[in-house]
Amino acid sequence: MSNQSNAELKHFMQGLIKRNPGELEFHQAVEEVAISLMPFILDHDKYRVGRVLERLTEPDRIIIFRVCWEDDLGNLRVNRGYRVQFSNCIGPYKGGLRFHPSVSLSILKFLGFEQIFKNSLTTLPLGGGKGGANFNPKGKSDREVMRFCQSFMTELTRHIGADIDIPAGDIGVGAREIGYLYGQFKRLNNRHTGAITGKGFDYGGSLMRPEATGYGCVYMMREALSHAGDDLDRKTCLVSGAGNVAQFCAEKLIQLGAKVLTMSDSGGTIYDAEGINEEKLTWIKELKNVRRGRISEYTKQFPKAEYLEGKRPWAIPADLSFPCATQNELEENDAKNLVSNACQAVCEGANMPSTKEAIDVIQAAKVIFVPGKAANAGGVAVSGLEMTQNSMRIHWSAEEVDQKLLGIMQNIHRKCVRYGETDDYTDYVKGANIAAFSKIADTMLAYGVT
Ligand SMILES: NC(=O)C1=CN([C@@H]2O[C@H](COP(=O)(O)OP(=O)(O)OC[C@H]3O[C@@H](n4cnc5c(N)ncnc54)[C@H](OP(=O)(O)O)[C@@H]3O)[C@@H](O)[C@H]2O)C=CC1
Ligand SMILES: O=C(O)CCC(=O)C(=O)O
Repeated sequence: MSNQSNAELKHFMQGLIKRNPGELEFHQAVEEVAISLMPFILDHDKYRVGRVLERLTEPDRIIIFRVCWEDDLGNLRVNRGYRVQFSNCIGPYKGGLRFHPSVSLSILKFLGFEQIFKNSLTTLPLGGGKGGANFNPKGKSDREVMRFCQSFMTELTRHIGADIDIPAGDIGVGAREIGYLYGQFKRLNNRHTGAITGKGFDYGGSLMRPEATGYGCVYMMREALSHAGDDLDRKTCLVSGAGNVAQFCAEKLIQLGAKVLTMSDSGGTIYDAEGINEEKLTWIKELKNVRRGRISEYTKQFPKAEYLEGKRPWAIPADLSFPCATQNELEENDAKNLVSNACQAVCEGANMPSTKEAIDVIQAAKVIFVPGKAANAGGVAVSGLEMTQNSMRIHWSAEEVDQKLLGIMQNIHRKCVRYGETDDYTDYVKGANIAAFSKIADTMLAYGVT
C-alpha cells in the first residue's frame, strides 16, 4: 500500500473509531474493507470526492427497542431488540436476526455492514441490514421462545415489509423462531407477504434455504480449489459449529467425497478421525435441531471419536478449514497451526470468524482464504430467491434453486478473481471488497447527495 493510502486509511479509521467508540467488531469489519478499498478509492477520484466510504459506514438508521415478555414461572423479563437498517442503496434492507446473549450494537453494526457487501456480490437487488436481541434461546421452553418472538415482532413489525426490510435467521434464530416471528407478523398485519425469509416451505419458504449457506460455502471452496488446479475429493476437513451453516457445510462435503473430521459448539470440539458420515450427521442434526443438546454427547453415541473440551478444531491437521460458528473464532495462533499443518484453504461459513491477525498469517503463507462475505453469501442469495418466489406466487423445485445457488456462487468466485488476482496469489478479500463496493458506490453517486 502506498504512503498516501496508508495515511488516508489511518485518518479514516481514526474518524470512524471516534464516531463509534468501543465498537470493536464494527471497527474490525470496516478496517478489513477499508484496507482493500483505499488504494482503489484513491485511483477513482469520484469515490473520494463523493465521500462514499464515509457515507457507507454510517447506517441509514438504527432502531433499538424494549422487548418485554413473561417466562413460564410468570416472571417478567426484559431484553433489548435492535434492527440496524444499514443501506438500502441497491434494494430493501436484508439480513438476519441474531438471538444470543452477546448481541450488542457493535456486533449488529459489523454484521449489517458486511451484509451490504455480501448482498451486492449476489447480484440480487438486496440492501444490507441486521438485527436481533440479547435474548438467549438456550434452556428456554418453546412457549417462552414463542412469547419472546411475539413481543419482539410486535415492535419490529412497523419497521419491516416485503419492499422495506426483510429479516431472516442467524445465530439462535432457526426454523422454530422464524415460525413464531412470521406468525406474529401475519397476525398483526393481516397479510401474507414475503416480509421474512427462511419461512417453512408450507407457508411460503423456499426449498433449499436451510441448506443454502452451508452448500454455498462448499461450492465456493470447490471453485477456489478448481481455480488452483485441485478438487475436493478425499480432502480432510475441519468444520466448526454444529448449527445451520455447519450442518449443511458438512453435508455437502460428505456428498462431494470429502472427509469431515470435526464439528463443535461453544463447549468444545468433537474429533472423529474416521470421518463424520451421513448417518452420524443425521444424529447430530437431531441432537442440535430437535433435542437441542450439546456436541459433547457425540462421543457417547460414537465412542471412537474424541471430545476436546473448551477447544476449537484448528490444531488438528487437515487439508481444508470451514469456520462456521461465530465471529473471531479463528485467531492468530489458530492460523499458525493451520499453516504449519499444511492446510490448503480456509473458506468462511460464518461472518468474520477470522481475526485480522489470523487472515494476515493465512494470506502471508499463500493459503487460499475466502472471506465470509463471499463464501457464505449463498444463504442470503436463496433468501433473495425466496422473495422472488413469494412475489411470483410460485415455488421452484429444489433442483432449480440449487442450480441458481451454484450459478450465484460461481459468479461471486469469478468476481473475486477479477478484482483480486495477482501474479502468485488470488486475494479473495480484496476481490470481494472491490467487486461489491463498485456497484454500491456507483449507485450512491447516481442518487446524488443522499
Ligand atoms: N444461517 C444462515 O443462513 C447464515 C449464517 N451466517 C453466519 O454463520 C454463523 C453460524 O450461524 P448459524 O449456523 O445460522 O447459527 P446457529 O445458531 O444455527 O449455530 C451457531 C453455532 O455456532 C456455535 N457458536 C455460537 N456462538 C459461539 C461462540 N461464542 N463460541 C463458539 N461457538 C459458538 C453454536 O454453539 P452453541 O450452540 O454452543 O452456542 C452453534 O454450534 C454465524 O456467524 C452467522 O452469522 C452467515 C450467512 C448466513
Ligand atoms: O437470509 C438472509 O436474509 C440473511 C442471512 C444472513 O444473516 C447472513 O447472510 O449473514
